Amino acid sequence: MFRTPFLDLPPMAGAAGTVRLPGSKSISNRVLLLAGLADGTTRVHDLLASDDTRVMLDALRALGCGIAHDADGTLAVTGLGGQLSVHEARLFLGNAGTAMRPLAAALAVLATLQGGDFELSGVPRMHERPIGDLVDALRPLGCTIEDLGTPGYPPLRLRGSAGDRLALERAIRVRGDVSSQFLTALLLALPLAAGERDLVVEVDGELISKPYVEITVNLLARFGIAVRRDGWQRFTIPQGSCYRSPGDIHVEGDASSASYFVALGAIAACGGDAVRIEGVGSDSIQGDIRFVEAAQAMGADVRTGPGWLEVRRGRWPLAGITLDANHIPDAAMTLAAMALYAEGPTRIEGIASWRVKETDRIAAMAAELRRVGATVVEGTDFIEVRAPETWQPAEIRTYDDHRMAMCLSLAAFNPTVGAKVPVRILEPHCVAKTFPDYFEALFGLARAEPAEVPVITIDGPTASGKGTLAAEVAAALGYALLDSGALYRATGIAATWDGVSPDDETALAALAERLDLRFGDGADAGRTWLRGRDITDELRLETSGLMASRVSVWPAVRAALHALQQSFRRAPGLVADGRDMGTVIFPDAPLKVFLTASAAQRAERRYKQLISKGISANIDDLRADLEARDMRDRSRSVSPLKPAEDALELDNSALSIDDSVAQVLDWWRQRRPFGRTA
Ligand SMILES: Nc1ncnc2c1ncn2[C@@H]1O[C@H](COP(=O)(O)OP(=O)(O)OP(=O)(O)O)[C@@H](O)[C@H]1O
Ligand SMILES: Nc1ccn([C@@H]2O[C@H](COP(=O)(O)O)[C@@H](O)[C@H]2O)c(=O)n1
Repeated sequence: MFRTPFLDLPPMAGAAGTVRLPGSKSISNRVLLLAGLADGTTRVHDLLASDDTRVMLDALRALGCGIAHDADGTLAVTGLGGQLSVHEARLFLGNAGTAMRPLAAALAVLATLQGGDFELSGVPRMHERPIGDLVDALRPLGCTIEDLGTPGYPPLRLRGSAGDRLALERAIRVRGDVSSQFLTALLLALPLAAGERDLVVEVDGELISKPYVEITVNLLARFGIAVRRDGWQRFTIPQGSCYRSPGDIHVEGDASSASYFVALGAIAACGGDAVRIEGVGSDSIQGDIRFVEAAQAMGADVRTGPGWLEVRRGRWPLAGITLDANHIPDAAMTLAAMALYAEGPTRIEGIASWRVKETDRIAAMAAELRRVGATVVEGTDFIEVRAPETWQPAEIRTYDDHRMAMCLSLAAFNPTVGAKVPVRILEPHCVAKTFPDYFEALFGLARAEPAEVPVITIDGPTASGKGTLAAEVAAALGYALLDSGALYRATGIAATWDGVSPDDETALAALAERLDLRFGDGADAGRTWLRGRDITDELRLETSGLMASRVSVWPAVRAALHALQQSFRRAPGLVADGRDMGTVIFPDAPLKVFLTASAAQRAERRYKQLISKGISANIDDLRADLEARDMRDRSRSVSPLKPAEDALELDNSALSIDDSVAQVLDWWRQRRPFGRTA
């Protein structure tokens, strides 16, 4: 996941390949609650790992449920069997409506029947998201629910004494026209109280987001509760209902998350390419799968089967549509982003619920689409979007709303309509709510012209701090890192292993050509393997540096490593350090830094670096070695060490690492078209 304060998406022209979706948030949190209330252990496969499921898991753990992660990634939840074992808890539920609403209902019922005292709270935005309709349905049953803040909104306190009774003789009434989650919460919780009679829930007003209620009814059936449904106004939980664990349960991929990749295929998979989406398909129980119909109406060419979708560009440009999106409120946001590529206006109606989601999504979407140049009209329950006439490089606010970030990322595909502007997504980590690796997945499919992918080059003499600076700058921007010296060092190590002379240019070039080198990522970040052998420590030895300096003088070796170095240029961007990054490998880099420091400083830094690793060293020898290495690097015939003509020189002899990083990031900011926010 990108944890940077902002993420710059380069203009991207195409997309192709396969994405495996994370589990559905709606299914994951319903399954977790049902497993937590059921008797026995439920093994949950393909559960979504995200902020919203994390808070639900934390809550279940605090309530005494057993939670165990199996080695194969499966989660085993041992439920309470409908009996509270913990009677007091304070539960923090972040911004997860799918945790707050059903837990409020379940704990209100349990506290009343079995005694308890529970406080439910969340982030400030959660405290602005209504829950009054659910509270109003529960209070007449005898549940004691205190508003701890603004009446009708979390935080809430739920209390009861063991033996209190619930008034269940009459139908339980709940409003259905603000959020379907209130009905879902009641349906999930009320089987706890259905021992002696059928329980009837009646919906006041027109129920919105019906497909989400369908998921609820479907999953209740998997846990042994056969809810009878009369239309969408009346639901009956049969007498004697009790949650029975299905043993194993699989969470299908998130259909709302699929919408970004359906849109991506429709916008950018052309010329025989396709975007294949795995984890959700024609057999989905999620309502948002019907987003596919809306995307098709706009022009997407979609094929589907059980557990998969395949999307290509069909009609182009896309066609604007008018749609009542009440049935797909979350995925409908993606239509607003598709509208950037449509002929004529796209009007999405029936979306009043957007106003009470993670943020006011109508206002947020209108504001951010306007930033890229779209014309937007908004009303209380609709939004109308027209594609930009002129695209603007935009800095997109995300309002701590994962869907804002994912939808607006699609604006970076503007080269498909002849523009070429980057898009900056602020606070990109908000995608952690449902799709922590969304941007990695997007970059895995997206294609950008190499020239559009920004590169920052950092060249300079030995031990000037290039590697340190490059790594910090890359981390701050979320860019990839190329330590080009490592390629020459690895070539030198391979030569030593194979007994190849550092003077045998042809044999060295052949080694460099088929260098079997792997750089670790994730938990293995910072480790390097050559021919499957871990050379992380060997790579940093001074002997490896000297060997690299000898093999790197050969033109054939440099030529053999040229394409490999260029292949590191991938979205969202690259920071490359070495000797000829700015002069030879990335001559079009938009920012080139030439980093220097006095020889005395460099020798002292290298000395301290080696000593801190427990390697003994002599400072005078080190200085002599690095000066010899610099001399060889500066005087070789090909790609000598020298500043590019357009490089900015930075002498960091008297600067701290942080100062150097700040200077480079400041230069970078000045070259970006976004202003100075980040
Ligand atoms: N501005 C700085 N101030 C103080 N120490 C620094 C500074 N920059 C880097 N260093 C330290 O100097 C040492 C050498 O830095 P680094 O390994 O990044 O240099 P390099 O130029 O990449 O070397 P090489 O050319 O051998 O790969 C490290 O221990 C690093 O922490
Ligand atoms: N672009 C580059 C990078 C490195 N070299 C040579 O490799 C030696 C080791 O490099 P480090 O940055 O890892 O110290 C270096 O002394 C150069 O001779 C190169 O030629 N071009």
